[in-house]
Amino acid sequence: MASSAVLNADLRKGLIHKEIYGHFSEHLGRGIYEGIWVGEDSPIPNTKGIRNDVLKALQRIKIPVLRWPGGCFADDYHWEDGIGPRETRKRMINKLWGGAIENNHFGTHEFMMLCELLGCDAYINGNVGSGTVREMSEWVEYLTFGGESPMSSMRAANGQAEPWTVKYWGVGNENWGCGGNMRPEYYADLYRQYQTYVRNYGENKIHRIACGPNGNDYGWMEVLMREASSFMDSITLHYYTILGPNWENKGDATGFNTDEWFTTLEQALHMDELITRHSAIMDQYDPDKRIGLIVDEWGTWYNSEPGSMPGYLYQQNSIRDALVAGVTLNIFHQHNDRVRMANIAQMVNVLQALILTEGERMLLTPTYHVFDMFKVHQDAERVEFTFESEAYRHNGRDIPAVSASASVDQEGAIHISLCNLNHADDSDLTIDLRGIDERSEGLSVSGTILAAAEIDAHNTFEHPDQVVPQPFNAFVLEGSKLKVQLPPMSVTVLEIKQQVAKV
Ligand SMILES: O=[N+]([O-])c1ccc(O[C@@H]2O[C@@H](CO)[C@H](O)[C@H]2O)cc1
Repeated sequence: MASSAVLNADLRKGLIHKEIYGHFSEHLGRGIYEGIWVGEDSPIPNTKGIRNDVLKALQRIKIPVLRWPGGCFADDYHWEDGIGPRETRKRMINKLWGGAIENNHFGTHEFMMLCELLGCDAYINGNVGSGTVREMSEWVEYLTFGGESPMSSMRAANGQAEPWTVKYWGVGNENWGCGGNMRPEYYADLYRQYQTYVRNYGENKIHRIACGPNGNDYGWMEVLMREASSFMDSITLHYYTILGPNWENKGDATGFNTDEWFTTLEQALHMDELITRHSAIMDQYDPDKRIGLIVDEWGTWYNSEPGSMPGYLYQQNSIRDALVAGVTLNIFHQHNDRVRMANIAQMVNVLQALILTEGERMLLTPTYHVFDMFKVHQDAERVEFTFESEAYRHNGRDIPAVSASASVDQEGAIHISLCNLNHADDSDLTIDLRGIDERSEGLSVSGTILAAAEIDAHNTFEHPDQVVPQPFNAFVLEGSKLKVQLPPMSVTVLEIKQQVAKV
């Protein structure tokens, strides 16, 4: 069976916030240390301590925003431990993640420098679970106050006279779990209190973010919206794609079977229901959709790689992860009226990473390539794309075979992102192109595809180019009908350019 779709290029559905392409990097395993920060004295080429290969790869995908320092680590972090001369900073144990030595060499100044080098906005997650109101208030002052004060003087003494711009501030992380095991009523009150002291200084206007629910905890969302919605700009949602209810055995990142392939994608598609239902609760308290939903932790979570430290959450990344990324980003696009930001967990060496490193070597994962291919959607306008996908049937269960979304960028180029989830079969799709600029003389279509022959195809340090994007040309344009043949297990982005006649 084939699928047919209609693209209405003149039916605009609002901005796809570029922040949906956001990232998250925690003091966890080799995410920051080794993965990003190697220090100025490292033999690995670096810019002021940040490794150049990783920096260059991240610059290419135009990261809009980066969340730091956690995660669970955020509610264990005391920012003053990470400022001042590095050699005098506290050495401690990262009790949350594998008992690693935390020397605090990557702190506030290093994070803000990383954001500057990446050209992205900073999203700092403050400590509610084990921190104080004063501590959070002083961190904001240290970062953003331009006048004379104890905090701004300390910042200047540490080498930064000018205040930084900090756009996003999280008031605690997972406070229903690692961030204090709180009840929603209690956290809602703490949120109201802490956010009062997250002040705007000068031109710096902070987007205040409340800790939202875990997965399908609709009760948490209800209470937070009821008790605190007028004090927040956004609220978070965390949802990881795992193989089943069992966190003890989450399946492996490679070497899995077709059942695991199917179940993983089925679980990834669940994001759509979560956003729909949480957004419906938000609508009751915020019908104008002033408050954003920020999915600031999402991605696959498998068993750690054999031989790696279990608490470091290091996992390989295959074409299956590329499909999870493509499907999830398409879902975020479809909900662009509510989803204001999303941050994949995590950027380097942790969970569904875009980049893996080993000593001086680096590789780009299939997930990285999806972010590279999809970056054309950043700050583009979503356009209506309606279709009914054929079913992908496996062991008596059904999911849609194809996931899709479309947008038009500021130059008028249309981009359609298409995922074929089926591990075995092609999917034929006919797209009826409507609403294209009437002055167009013709259309030019081009495409890029990420595909593989094996369900767990992945890149290794020895073979880093096993799964890389290729030009795609399995399509024909017949009048206004674009016929596309999507290979199994593939992520494709089509670009349609309209050649407007010169007057
Ligand atoms: O259900 N679990 O076992 C579980 C365990 C930890 C957990 O923490 C979240 O995931 C961690 C890794 O990204 C972040 O630090 C934290 O916010 C989220 C879920």
